Amino acid sequence: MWRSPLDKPAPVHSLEALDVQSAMDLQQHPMVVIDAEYRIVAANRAYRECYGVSEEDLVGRRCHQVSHHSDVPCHENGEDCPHQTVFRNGEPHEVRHVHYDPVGNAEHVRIRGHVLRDLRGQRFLAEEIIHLPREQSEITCTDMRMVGRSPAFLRCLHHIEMAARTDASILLWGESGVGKELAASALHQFSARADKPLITVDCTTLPEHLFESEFLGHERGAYTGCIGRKIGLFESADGGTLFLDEVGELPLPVQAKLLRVLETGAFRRLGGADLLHANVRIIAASNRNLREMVAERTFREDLYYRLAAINIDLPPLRERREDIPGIACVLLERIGREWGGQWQLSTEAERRLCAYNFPGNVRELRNILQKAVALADGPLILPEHVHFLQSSHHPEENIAAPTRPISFSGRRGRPTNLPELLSTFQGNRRQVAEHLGVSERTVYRWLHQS
Ligand SMILES: Nc1ncnc2c1ncn2[C@@H]1O[C@H](COP(=O)(O)OP(=O)(O)OP(=O)(O)O)[C@@H](O)[C@H]1O
Repeated sequence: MWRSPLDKPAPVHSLEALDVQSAMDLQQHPMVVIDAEYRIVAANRAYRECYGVSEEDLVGRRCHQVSHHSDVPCHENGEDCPHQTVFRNGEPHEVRHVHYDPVGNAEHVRIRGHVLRDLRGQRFLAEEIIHLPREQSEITCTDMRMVGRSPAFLRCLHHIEMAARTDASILLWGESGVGKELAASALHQFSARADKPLITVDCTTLPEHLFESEFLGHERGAYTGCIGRKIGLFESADGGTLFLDEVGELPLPVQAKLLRVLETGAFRRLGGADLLHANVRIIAASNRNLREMVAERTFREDLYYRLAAINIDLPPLRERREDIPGIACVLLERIGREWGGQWQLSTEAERRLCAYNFPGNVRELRNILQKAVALADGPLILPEHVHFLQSSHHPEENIAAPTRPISFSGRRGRPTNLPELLSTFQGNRRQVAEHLGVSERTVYRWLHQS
């Protein structure tokens, strides 16, 4: 295009001349810039409003004092903090934290931390803070909430959220009763497959002779006495998620068969000629250390790597004691709905619970609360209503149990007096499980290990 020599190009403005503060204020999420000493250098309007700090009072304040109401940096409280990552290796980092508003209300937030440099090249941490709506603040599965605010639990929730966004297979590891099944439902619900089925396979009840018919299904007349066609568990999960619970219990021959199906997604129903396909996302769970089992050759290495594209560890309750009151409260609400009533813990009863070690984790807490509710005369649960059933793996942290302690020193946590207990409960595994605060499956597994 022809230009007159008199036409001057428009001047190019440099970014330096821009008012950074007004650019930050355009952001609807709270944003804050922090130096290496945790001092706030700048923050946008949303941040100031959210945490109740005036413009004059902001610069130089410590970030942890403003958002955590804590005098020490979050990582000293055991939290995973972007400050550490950004200043150590300059990598962006995303975490989930609990922040407090000016009056002390807790809210779950997602923080994205990035490196920012000034003109001299000095490094700062720029944080974008996204407040999670209530329904995301505690992962909710139907009416089951995964409750907790401890750093260990928040880390675990963050991993669950991140992993749910992918289609990779996930291995959940954690002690019995720690919430693996709940985590599997959460993973499914947060995934793109949420509107498709979540099928649970209890691997303790999948012996070799049932694998084909149960897992892959069968055609009519596939074997003597077989009446109709049956869709197997794998096919039922097509488009959705297959949860392999207690996967470490699968016998080796079944592991080989399972691997073959998982590798290709292709299978034939028992007695069927057609090769079928199912598109299934796998979540597996185990309370046994599968790596050790691989080393001992009791678990196939190739299957392990097929299952464990992402590993998520669920922390035991004794490593997140600060979660006990919150979980107890939710469990009491649940018991109240089921039994028709309202109960709450007295301060002393809560203190007693918080000092206990919970070898049976959240399931044991639920059983203890059910018994306490049954014993309580009114809506208040007192310390004498709180009865512990197990002696712990860490007796030094345990409060003396009023009932006769059970030794869990046996193989893989198996109580040494299991045969005695079975005879007391006339072989009823469910009652033994309830008594011990473990799942019925766990008792089943112990019996098959003997
Ligand atoms: N964070 C939590 N908040 C509230 N309830 C929880 C939490 N974690 C677990 N629960 C409850 O504790 C009980 C046991 O959880 P779950 O069955 O998921 O444990 P698990 O690890 O799969 O146990 P197992 O290995 O014995 O099968 C369930 O009633 C579950 O709803």
